[in-house]
Amino acid sequence: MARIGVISISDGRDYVHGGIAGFIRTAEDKLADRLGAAGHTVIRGSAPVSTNTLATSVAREVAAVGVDLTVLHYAVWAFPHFTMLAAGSLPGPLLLLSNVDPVQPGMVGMLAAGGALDQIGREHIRLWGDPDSAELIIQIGVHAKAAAAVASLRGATFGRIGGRPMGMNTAVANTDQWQRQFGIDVEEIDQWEIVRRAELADAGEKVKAREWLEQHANVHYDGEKLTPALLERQIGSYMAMRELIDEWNLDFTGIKGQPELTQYFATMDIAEALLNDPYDWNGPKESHVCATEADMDGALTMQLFKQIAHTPVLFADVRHYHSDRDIWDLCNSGQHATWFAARSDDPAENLARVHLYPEVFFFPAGGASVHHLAAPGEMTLGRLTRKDGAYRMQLMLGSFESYDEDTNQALMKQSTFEWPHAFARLDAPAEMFLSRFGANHIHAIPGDHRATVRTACSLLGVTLDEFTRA
Ligand SMILES: C[C@H](O)[C@@H](O)[C@@H](O)C(=O)CO
Repeated sequence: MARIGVISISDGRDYVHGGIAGFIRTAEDKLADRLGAAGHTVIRGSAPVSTNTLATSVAREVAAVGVDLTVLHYAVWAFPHFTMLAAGSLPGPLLLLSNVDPVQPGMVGMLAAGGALDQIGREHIRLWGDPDSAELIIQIGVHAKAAAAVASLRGATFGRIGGRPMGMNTAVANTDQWQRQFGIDVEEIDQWEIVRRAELADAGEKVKAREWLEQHANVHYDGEKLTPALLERQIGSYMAMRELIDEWNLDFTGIKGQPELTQYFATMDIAEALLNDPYDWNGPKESHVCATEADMDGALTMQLFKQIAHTPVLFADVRHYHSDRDIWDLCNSGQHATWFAARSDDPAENLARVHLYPEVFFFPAGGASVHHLAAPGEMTLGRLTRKDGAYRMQLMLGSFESYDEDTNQALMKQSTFEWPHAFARLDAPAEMFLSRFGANHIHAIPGDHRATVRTACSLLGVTLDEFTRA
């Protein structure tokens, strides 16, 4: 949940303010209470703003505590220049909220303040209604969560391990554009660091991890492309990534993988799956977004989605369209977090559905591919893509499906069985999707988060390109 500042704006005539201060206080108490009950941390202004000096000082106090979103609250007619002064000391996003109450002209106060902000080009959003309305509190929460997600990107570092894979232009973004639009720095690290560190990684930990995988997942050794030694090399790659993340303070990462590592070392499938998972053999941990093929826009989408949903994020190729069923096979070498198999907090429950198969012919270096089928449920799917240099969020609702065992197996066998799969029904006709979607990779989080994603995009200056059958 988010940190929300609440500052009530009042009338500048002292005799009027004196007469309505109690009314403002009661309305603000109710708002703060309902936001707190919804799980947000509420930082209230130390006083209602009834003078120009209070406008600045109260706003500075709230900003100094650190909030994701500030609600400027209009329960009464409020002098608009107080809003302008307060806004000048509030660097973050603003939400203007008025009551709709015939007794006191709060709505008029909001319209006058909003108009003044419009005149100077200060972005803000406006909501109105009674804090007893659950819908209103949800809407404020959507804006606050989006603001928190956007704020978390600013100042973050993306670790790019290796460069453009296999000529994939959609995996490469402009670092100046990232810095300007999202406030993200890109640290370039050579893949050699994975090789070097994987070999040096603690041998005892590698054995412990291998035995954990052997105990909880289904490991299909073949003595050639998948051996205990190769699995340990993949585990060592995960340990190398963890070291790099710690040493370089990386918030999210991408690994090129193909072709160098997949031909001459091992695939990064285990590393990428475990990084994205909320656990490893040592217990629970934070899920770390790591995109295969060093896909920068993929990783950026995933990082934004993670900060909105607070779950692992799916990364997948849009691999096949089963036109007879109108479902898509979202499938990618090893990348899917094993969490998606059952979406359980208990790793054993997810891993019981995971099969580690010897890598397929694309990847001569071998290692395990991380096969499973994503559990069913409603999903938000999308990706930040660029059209003529400008970012757009291609966004849609969908659901993952699964069928009886024979059908699942038969469908997965039509593409690359050994890789992880998700059968997705998209709220988009196939013709629309194939003619418009701007990449080979797509990303997904459980639930319908489109409202928050839309708001985050508006804060980021990213246009929306929504797909729907409606
Ligand atoms: C077959 C290739 O090696 C795969 O990596 C390819 O299917 C992709 O994942 C492209 O995103």
